[in-house]
Amino acid sequence: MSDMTATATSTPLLELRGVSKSFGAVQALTGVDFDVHAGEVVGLVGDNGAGKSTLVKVMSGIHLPDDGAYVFEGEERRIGGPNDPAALGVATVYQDLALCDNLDVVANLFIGREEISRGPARFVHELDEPEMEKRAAELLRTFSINIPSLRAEVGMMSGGQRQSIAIARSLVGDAKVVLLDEPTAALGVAQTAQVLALVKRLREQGLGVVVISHNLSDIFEVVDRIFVLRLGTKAGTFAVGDTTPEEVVGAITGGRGTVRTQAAAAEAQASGGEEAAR
Ligand SMILES: Nc1ncnc2c1ncn2[C@@H]1O[C@H](COP(=O)(O)OP(=O)(O)OP(=O)(O)O)[C@@H](O)[C@H]1O
Repeated sequence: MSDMTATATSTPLLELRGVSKSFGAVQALTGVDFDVHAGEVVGLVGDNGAGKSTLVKVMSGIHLPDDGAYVFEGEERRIGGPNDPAALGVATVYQDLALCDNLDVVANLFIGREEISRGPARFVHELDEPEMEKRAAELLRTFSINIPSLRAEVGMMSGGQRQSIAIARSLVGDAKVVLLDEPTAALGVAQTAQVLALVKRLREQGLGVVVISHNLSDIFEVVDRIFVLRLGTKAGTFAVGDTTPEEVVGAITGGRGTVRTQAAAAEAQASGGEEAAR
């Protein structure tokens, strides 16, 4: 791990301290400490119901924790809803993408934050299409996102291109931290590679990235550090260079052997040892 020293010594971009959250009788998170640094990709893994989505929703301000602190760039912040993390530069890309299929790439990138230019009459405001198109092109160039045409409808595009556009949209507002919920779910091999390459470019640009994934091979390919949640508590954090899929699966299951990840299954198949993945 090349940047673990920097990670260990620098102030995290985003830090949660002692976060707890319950839904009625369900204790989804209990005293969770989490952090992500600039230029770092953290993989958030855990069994179904472990609390991953809840933790990400605390980071994005959708869920307000019952207890704990939200610290951004070393300062504790008051979070009252999703606008507060967004204003700090914490952007979320959800699994369902929420793109508008009948709109083109530029329109999708700027939805809800259209550039306005003053028209000739004092009170006439127009969408500044040339400016949006220019910024869209710059953004896609910066992150090497290949889209056939900025004016093509996104409904016509591949899953990988759509996911890339959804990620690019989160970057329009000067994001510092990007939260990705299962960015490669439902993608084929080539499209997954395209999205993982984009995640690496986010890191190169100095963003902090949090990726939820059930796919350990994707996680091992792209992240610097793996954060394991089990039953709403932190079960461990592992530098990818210093751990193995077996160790991570062990942390996910707590040795109970109930999780069978794709990576572990593939590895077990390759070695002929079915039990290794259990
Ligand atoms: N809005 C909610 N209302 C009630 N219970 C909830 C709510 N959101 C999550 N939970 C519960 O909190 C626990 C953690 O759920 P969460 O969705 O965070 O897990 P997860 O690790 O993301 O799971 P998965 O991998 O299945 O998506 C679960 O027991 C879940 O049923």
